[in-house]
Amino acid sequence: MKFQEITMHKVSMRMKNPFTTSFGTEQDRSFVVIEAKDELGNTGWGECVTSDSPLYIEEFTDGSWVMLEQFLVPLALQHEWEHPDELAELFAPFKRNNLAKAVIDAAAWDIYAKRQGISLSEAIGGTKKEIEVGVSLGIEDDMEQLLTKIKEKVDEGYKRIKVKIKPGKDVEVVKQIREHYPDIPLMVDANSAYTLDDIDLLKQLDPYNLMMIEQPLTAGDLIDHAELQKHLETPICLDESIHSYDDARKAIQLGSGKIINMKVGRVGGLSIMKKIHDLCEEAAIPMWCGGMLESGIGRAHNIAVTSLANFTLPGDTAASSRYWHEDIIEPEVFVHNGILQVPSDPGIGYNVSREKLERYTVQKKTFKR
Ligand SMILES: O=C(O)CCC(=O)C1=CC=C[C@@H](O)[C@@H]1C(=O)O
Ligand SMILES: [Mg+2]
Repeated sequence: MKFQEITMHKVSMRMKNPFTTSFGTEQDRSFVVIEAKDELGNTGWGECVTSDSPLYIEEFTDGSWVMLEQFLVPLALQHEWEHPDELAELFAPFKRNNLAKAVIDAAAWDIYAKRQGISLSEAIGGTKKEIEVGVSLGIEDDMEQLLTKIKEKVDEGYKRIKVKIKPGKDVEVVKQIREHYPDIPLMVDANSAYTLDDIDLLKQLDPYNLMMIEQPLTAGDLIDHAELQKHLETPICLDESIHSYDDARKAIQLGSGKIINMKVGRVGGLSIMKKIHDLCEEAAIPMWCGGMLESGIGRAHNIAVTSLANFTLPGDTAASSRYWHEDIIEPEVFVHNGILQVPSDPGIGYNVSREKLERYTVQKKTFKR
């Protein structure tokens, strides 16, 4: 198998609403879409899940464009491969840049599945035909506004509600949500906004029966997370801390958390995701698939990922309409009562709308073998 041609599209889309976390607010999203063709004319798609600024992670859209343009795409075009796992090995000498590596891996897996006439879910070993979906809500200035959004999402049937927290917008916010919704599956995500000095504060979340607290401390800090977990009843879920199989292995060994939020981009692709999945399954660490405010292309990959057996908790893969006035795939991703059907068509199982992709593309470059 080989890539015959790879086109990089820099796509720029505006979300319906701004999304605020402890590290900032985002509404306009630019990201790189990879369109790869094999020697038989099959097309594989991937979405590089960067943001415009390196706030969640060190990678950012223009940086990843350069990484792809100068290193990863030319290298991928030089090689032949039997299985997409080989791309992770090919890219391994380059340090980090996982989001950029993962987008080529994503397109390779899509092609690999299409060549066999099977869905991406089946190709990566997924077994579920439908998946449960949760929704992630940003920080709001106004509590009433947050409660209104929660009501809307609960009424739509989403299977869990995640709210972002930061210092000053934490215990009181959770308390008020619980006053209105004592029983909904609820979790919080701090995006690294706290330190071990906040143990007493974070302990105040324990009475509220949260499913988990996501990434309370700094990304690299597995040791401090392990210390914090000893003091908390609420399970810690790791997001920004997990960039590799070894990170997951060490986190499990140290007891840095009890749950892992898998973002395929963050770990460098589906091949590495699968290894971490199997490790977590063996260690009885439940997982769920995190979102990166993706367009439908990245969302389609996340749906396939969530179909793996150890993704036992609802993920962030909400409907296209939660983010976009119009998505770039057809059909868009629909969620009914918090449930999403895993597509059975070959590859990612959604069509990329050429017309819409062109409309949102601001830069484009094609490489041939
Ligand atoms: O709905 C989604 O796609 C998930 C949104 C979300 O929570 C996140 C998106 C991007 C970066 C982070 O803020 C983040 C997260 O930490 O999980
Ligand atoms: Mg997170």
